[in-house]
Amino acid sequence: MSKIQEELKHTLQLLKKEWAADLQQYQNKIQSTSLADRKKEGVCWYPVELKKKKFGFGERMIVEVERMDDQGSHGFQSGKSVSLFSNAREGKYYRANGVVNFVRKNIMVITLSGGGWPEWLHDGKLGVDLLFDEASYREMEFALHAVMKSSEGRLGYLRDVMLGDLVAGKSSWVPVNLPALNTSQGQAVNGVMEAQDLGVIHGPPGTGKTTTLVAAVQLALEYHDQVLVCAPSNAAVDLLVEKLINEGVSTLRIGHPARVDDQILSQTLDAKIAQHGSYKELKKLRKSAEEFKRLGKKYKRKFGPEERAQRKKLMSEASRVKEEADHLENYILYDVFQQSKVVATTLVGASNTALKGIQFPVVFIDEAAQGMEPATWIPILKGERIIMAGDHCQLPPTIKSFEAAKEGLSETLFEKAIKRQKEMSWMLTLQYRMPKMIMAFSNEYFYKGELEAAPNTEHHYLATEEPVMEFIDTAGSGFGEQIEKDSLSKLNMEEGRFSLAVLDQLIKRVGMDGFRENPYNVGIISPYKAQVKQLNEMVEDGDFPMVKKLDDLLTIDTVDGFQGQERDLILISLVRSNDKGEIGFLADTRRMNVALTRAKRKLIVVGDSATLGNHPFYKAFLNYAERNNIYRSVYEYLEF
Ligand SMILES: Nc1ncnc2c1ncn2[C@@H]1O[C@H](COP(=O)(O)OP(=O)(O)OP(=O)(O)O)[C@@H](O)[C@H]1O
Repeated sequence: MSKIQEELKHTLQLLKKEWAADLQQYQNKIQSTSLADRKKEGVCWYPVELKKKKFGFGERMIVEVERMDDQGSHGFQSGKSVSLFSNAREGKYYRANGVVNFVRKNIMVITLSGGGWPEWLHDGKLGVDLLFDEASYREMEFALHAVMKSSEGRLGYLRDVMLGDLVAGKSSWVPVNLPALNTSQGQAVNGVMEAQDLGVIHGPPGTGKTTTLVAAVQLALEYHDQVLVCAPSNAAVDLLVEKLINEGVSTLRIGHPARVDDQILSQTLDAKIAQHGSYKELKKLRKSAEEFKRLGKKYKRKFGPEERAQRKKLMSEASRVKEEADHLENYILYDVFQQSKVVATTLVGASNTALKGIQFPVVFIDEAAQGMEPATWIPILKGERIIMAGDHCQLPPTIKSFEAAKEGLSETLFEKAIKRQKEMSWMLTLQYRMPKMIMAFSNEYFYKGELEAAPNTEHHYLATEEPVMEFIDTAGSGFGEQIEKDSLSKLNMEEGRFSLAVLDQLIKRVGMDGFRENPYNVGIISPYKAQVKQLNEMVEDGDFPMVKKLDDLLTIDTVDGFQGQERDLILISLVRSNDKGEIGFLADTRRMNVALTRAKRKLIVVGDSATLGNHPFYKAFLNYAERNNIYRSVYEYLEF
């Protein structure tokens, strides 16, 4: 067996380990199938009350339910697969599957699958179960097998370029001048355009990876009718789609509408089908097919040969009209695809049936350093030429099996490709987001000082007298971390309250008008989900009136939720504060690199130096804060 085949076989084994570990974690939670236990494990809401039901885009059925009793934490999140059930039938459940649109406090909005409203929706007591998402693993496994099997042809060649020592090809591309881009961005775009097989753009935070990738997409579209654009997460795909649309590129977003950001919904396949000129006709045909079927099935007291013949006629008319509707739907689909220059989806979403049989001359993958190798192969199956962008010093893929990660699954195809095809990778070095003070720590620690701040960042501040960066040390304050009972996530109530008070004061100092006029948007980042939840609830409760007034400009989320994004003002609440110096997954420095590099005008980091200081990364950060006179102690804020 060749070295490449051995490597892929190993990756497949690791994927299976990861699959098993993920399933095991899920089963541990639902092991005892009793409702009470499932509720305790946070994988079931019961009972819930049906608050609303309506049709969304593409006639999708949307329900809003409210959890009636339990206030405990849970694993329901936007995009997860769920099953809505009713106990209306003695001893058994009626069920309908769906996908969560969003969850807020005790409210969950779900898009149901299937062709009609469940008949039992208003009967019995309703509940919602969290389901295990097996389909993604199946697609990854399928992709790996396809890559292993491919002997000749494009896929086999790309595999040998990415994993082997086949030299990646170059075309006779004549470099073009791209005035909107800087020199390193321009070189990267020309470089990946010259690449015949593989091109990689490596960009530290704020260097315009996404901006550069969008420019490359636009240039590629001058030579090709359509390209595929992907990213590992729905949020990253939505960000790309937004940028492409801003540049006037017609983009089709493939993916379940429940997993797509509201602002991007109009770009989804569902929405584009609904907006199509022939859609009304399609609806008419479907209705009429249903009507023929209904009449055909109608109960008749007398059922002789005449009725039988009439039923046959009605049923055959129903299938004729249905066939006509199917043809029309295929035409609409074809037309929607024809009119889109870019098709955008997540890595796993590239296996969507709507893309079956379609090959793309170029496949672009953004945030590629966050994609697990088996998932990254899925869109590559569909491509002639692959262009990736990412930063392996930012968020890695989420891997649940510690063993699989250690044995190699944490190494991405992006990293492998950079190492094995150095010639085909370009690094961006000029960043536009952060003033030097915010940039410098990350630059020293992760990028060997190769990153520079563009001149525009000199003017990045909230107000001239407002320092652009502060570390507020809570050591000695007694703000202790707690553990959320059900989820085992960490939170720190006092640190949360203190952080919001710091923001409240800051908004007062700079002035609400200052924030509104510009406008300056604000992000609060915490590595812990339980802290994010607490912070959201504290803001909603209204104890921090200035922060609450800025609600529309405020996002509170985990680090993962902020990857690829930026805000004018960022506050990071680090949470960990204990006597043992335990910092848990704060030790994942790549995650911290993302958090520390989101701010454009001001960054405030709140944490306990006594807990964090033993870890080399935080030790270096504390030194940096002291050296640059941005270190503050919580005691300076005692008036809060
Ligand atoms: N050539 C340029 N001239 C001016 N501004 C630019 C240029 N390139 C990018 N920017 C700006 O820099 C900021 C960061 O760009 P972008 O989000 O594309 O960076 P990124 O490398 O993808 O960031 P991250 O690593 O955080 O995902 C944006 O505000 C963007 O508009």
